[in-house]
Amino acid sequence: MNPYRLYLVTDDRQSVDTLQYVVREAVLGGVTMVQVREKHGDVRAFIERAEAVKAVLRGSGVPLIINDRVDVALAVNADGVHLGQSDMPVAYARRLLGSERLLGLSVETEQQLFESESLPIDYLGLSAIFATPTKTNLKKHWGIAGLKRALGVSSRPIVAIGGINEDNLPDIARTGVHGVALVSAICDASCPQTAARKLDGIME
Ligand SMILES: Cc1ncc(COP(=O)(O)OP(=O)(O)O)c(N)n1
Ligand SMILES: Cc1nc(C(=O)O)sc1CCOP(=O)(O)O
Ligand SMILES: [Mg+2]
Repeated sequence: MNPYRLYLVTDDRQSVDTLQYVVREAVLGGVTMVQVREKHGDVRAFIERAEAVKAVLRGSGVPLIINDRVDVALAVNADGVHLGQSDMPVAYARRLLGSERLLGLSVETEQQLFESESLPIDYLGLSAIFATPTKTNLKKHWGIAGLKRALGVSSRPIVAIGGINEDNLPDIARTGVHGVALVSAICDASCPQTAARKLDGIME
C-alpha cells in the first residue's frame, strides 16, 4: 500500500474538536497519511494537538507525520517528520529519528531536487505545484510540466502540494505522481469524508 497517495495536512486555524472531526472523516474517506502542521501556537499546544490527532488515528494504520519539529515527533512517538529547507538539516533529523521513522523534505528549486538524491530522506514534498491562499510565501510554482520533470529526475516518491483540488487533480494524477498533499480541499469541505473519497477516487 502506498502511504503517500492521499496525504492530509491539517489546518492550524481549526479548533481541536474540528481537527479531530476532519481527521476522523478524512480517514474514513480514504486518506493514507496525516501531517499535523502548526505554525502559530507554542510547543505545548503543538503536542496537545498532535496527541489529539494520534488518538483519532489509533488503530487505523494511517501514519502520523509532524511538520517542522523533530522534538514534537519524538515526544508523541509519531511515525515521521516533514521538514522544510530552513528546518533542522535532514542528516541531523535522521540521526535523532532513527531509520524506521519516515522523513520528508520540501524541495522548492531544481537544485534542491538534485541535491535531495544524496540525502537520507524517504520522500519529497514538491513545493509548490500551484499558488494557494493556504501558504503564500512560496518560492516556485512547478506546475504540471515541472512535476513531470521532477518525476523524471528523482528516485524518491514525490508528494505534490499546493493548490490541489478536485478540479486540477485529474491532470496531476495522470503524471503518475506517488501522492498529493492537501489542506483546504479536505479541511474546508462541508463533508471531509466525501471530499477525501472523491479525491481518492481520482488518484486511483
Ligand atoms: C507533504 C508536504 N510537502 C511540503 C510541505 C511544506 O513544508 P515547508 O516547506 O517546511 O513549509 P511549512 O509547511 O512548514 O510551512 C509540507 N508541509 N508537507
Ligand atoms: C503547507 C503547504 N506547503 C506548501 C508548499 O508548497 O510548500 S503549499 C501548502 C498548503 C497547501 O494547502 P492547500 O492544499 O490548501 O493549497
Ligand atoms: Mg516546515
